[in-house]
Amino acid sequence: MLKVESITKHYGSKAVLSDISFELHQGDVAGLVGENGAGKSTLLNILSTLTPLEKGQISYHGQSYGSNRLKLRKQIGFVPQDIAVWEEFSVEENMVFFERLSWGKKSKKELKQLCLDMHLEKWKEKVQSLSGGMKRKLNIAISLIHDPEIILLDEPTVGIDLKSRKEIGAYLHRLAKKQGKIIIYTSHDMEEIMSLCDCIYSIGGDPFYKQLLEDQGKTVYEL
Ligand SMILES: Nc1ncnc2c1ncn2[C@@H]1O[C@H](COP(=O)(O)OP(=O)(O)OP(=O)(O)O)[C@@H](O)[C@H]1O
Repeated sequence: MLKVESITKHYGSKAVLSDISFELHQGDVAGLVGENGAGKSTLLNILSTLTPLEKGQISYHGQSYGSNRLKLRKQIGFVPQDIAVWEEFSVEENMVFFERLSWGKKSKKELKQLCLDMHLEKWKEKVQSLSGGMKRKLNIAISLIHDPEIILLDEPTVGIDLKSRKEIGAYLHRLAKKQGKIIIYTSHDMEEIMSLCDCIYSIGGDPFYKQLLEDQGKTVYEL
């Protein structure tokens, strides 16, 4: 279980997150929605351990982020909003490079399969010649190399075509349900959020998203 208790984050004197608490269990796919600047990326950055905790507690299976930060980091896969891949390298070289840096070990065949699971077939092509959507697929594949138990995705499918988006969504959903991963997903695409997520959290206090999703019969929890 991932337990978040009363976390708060300020940038200067401005509170971006105020007293946020929620719990997620193995197999949960959670959607995080809110307007631009609501604090979605800030929350994911904290959950990824990249941004230190200012106040409050986060624990995974009872182990606190405070004292187990490096150990827990190995259980986390993070797809940041900005694409972070080597443009000069091919898809294959990127996958091999990140596999060497990662904690999990995968054969080239498994790495290639991971790309195919993301519907990225251009194994030998240089990243600089790929489209934006293809780079995003590579970004997602890289985040999954070490078989993380918690997968955090910050608007991962921007620019990805609808068919691939649906298939990647279905793949992530299967990962959660069959392997007990915890997935937290941000998107401005409410159809994607509704079809992929079991539970939806609205952040930032603006009632727009909550109302919109509740009108579609979804339950939305406010953070
Ligand atoms: N490093 C930083 N220094 C100062 N302010 C920051 C920093 N990072 C984010 N902020 C501010 O914190 C607030 C929340 O930003 P964040 O990126 O978490 O929002 P978001 O919900 O992910 O937005 P978007 O939907 O546009 O991606 C914004 O007002 C932003 O300007």
